[in-house]
Amino acid sequence: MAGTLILSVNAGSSSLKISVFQPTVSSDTNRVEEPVSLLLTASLSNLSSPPATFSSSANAQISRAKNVKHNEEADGVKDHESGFEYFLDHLQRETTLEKKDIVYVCHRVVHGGDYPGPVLISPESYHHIEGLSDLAPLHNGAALTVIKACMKILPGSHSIAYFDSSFHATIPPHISKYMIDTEIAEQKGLKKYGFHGSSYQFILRTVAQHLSKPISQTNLIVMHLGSGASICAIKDGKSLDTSMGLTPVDGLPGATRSGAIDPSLIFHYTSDAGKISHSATGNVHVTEAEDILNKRSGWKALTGTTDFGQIVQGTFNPSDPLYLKYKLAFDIFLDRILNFLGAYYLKLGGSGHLDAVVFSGGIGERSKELREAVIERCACLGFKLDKRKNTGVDEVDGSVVEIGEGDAAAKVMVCRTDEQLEMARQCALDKDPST
Ligand SMILES: Nc1ncnc2c1ncn2[C@@H]1O[C@H](COP(=O)(O)OP(=O)(O)O)[C@@H](O)[C@H]1O
Ligand SMILES: CC(=O)OP(=O)(O)O
Ligand SMILES: [Mg+2]
Repeated sequence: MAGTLILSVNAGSSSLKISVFQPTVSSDTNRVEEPVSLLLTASLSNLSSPPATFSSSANAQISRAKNVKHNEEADGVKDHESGFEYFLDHLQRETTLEKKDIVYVCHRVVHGGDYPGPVLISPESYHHIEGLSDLAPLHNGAALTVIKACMKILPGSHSIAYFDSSFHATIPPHISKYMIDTEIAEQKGLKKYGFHGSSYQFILRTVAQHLSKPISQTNLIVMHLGSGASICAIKDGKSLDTSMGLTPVDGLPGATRSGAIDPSLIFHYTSDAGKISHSATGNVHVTEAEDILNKRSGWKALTGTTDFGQIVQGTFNPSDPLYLKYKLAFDIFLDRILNFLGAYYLKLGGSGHLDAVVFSGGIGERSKELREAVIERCACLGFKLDKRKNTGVDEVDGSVVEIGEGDAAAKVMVCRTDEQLEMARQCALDKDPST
């Protein structure tokens, strides 16, 4: 695959992250180095609360100007599709890379139903993903707009979908099934799918390597905390349980998502719950209930902002006029995280059966305050934070930073997740990704 470029596109609920990689040359059998090397990485943030911002960082060899880093307001970007076009313009203007050299485009698609692994985009797989859009209303539709744009703007490339849900195919039936009518559940595919799978795959591989353990013997509790937040219990290198369910709205609250609620709450919230929502766009036909729980809830509904960084600042500043609201949002998020940490600690067998508790995602990687609050409450399980290490995470390079104290049985870590790299690695390792 030498001489070709791999583009990895991660359409998150609030962001679009895109990286360009070059496959490294190696005889497949004795590969020692990474299968891909990074040329450029870019991110469009705040897509759910414009103005969007664009940042990028490129290798000096491919930059046209001396300036390899960019950080700017992204004029005219209002959604994932326009964000993708903005990125391609940037690529053409600022780098020596050529669109015609992009051979593979890896797309993060959140809901893949029962697809156990990646699929090449074809009319059939495109329609399958489209059919699942209502089950991931903030994600699948957005990813499809980027896939469509790729087919138009990069007609010589192969688009491949990597599903968040695939990683969780190992969850056993007594955990993935709901206690509802079996026939209806089977017919409609009503079960726990789980998401953030490429992120968990990256973290599992990277942490196992850091611990010098085989993946198949690695046991972790991983928190992916971003605009969408979930937790995963990994036993012997496989997903055992995760907090998201049939859709990404279950489990922890998110920027605009309620997280788990009493299912009947929605019927008391609005009597129009079952009607098709007017705010749904494109091919996604969500009901008023789904719209409320996915787009009009979460910490935005409590505080007015989708930025958890702002909430953290306000929580520790009693003179902030919104102090009480920020603190409530912070405390609810902490409480729901503890619900899952406690449960997963038990499910994995407790002390001696767990290698590490890992923080990741935009919030988990950046908020020392949230990490401290979580680990403080886990003292009864033997976890202890090294406050100096926790505060200094940003100054340490690399994917994994240990922040625990002493020789507690399980380590505490931050892992800088990279869903784009995970997809590109798999693409480069695949003998023929175009089939
Ligand atoms: N310093 C910070 N402290 C706490 N949260 C932060 C900080 N910086 C960014 N965030 C949060 O991280 C979120 C983005 O996380 P990310 O995982 O990239 O999101 P996405 O779900 O779109 O993939 C932002 O919405 C913001 O709430
Ligand atoms: C599944 C999910 O919620 O993804 P994200 O956090 O990227 O929005
Ligand atoms: Mg994300």
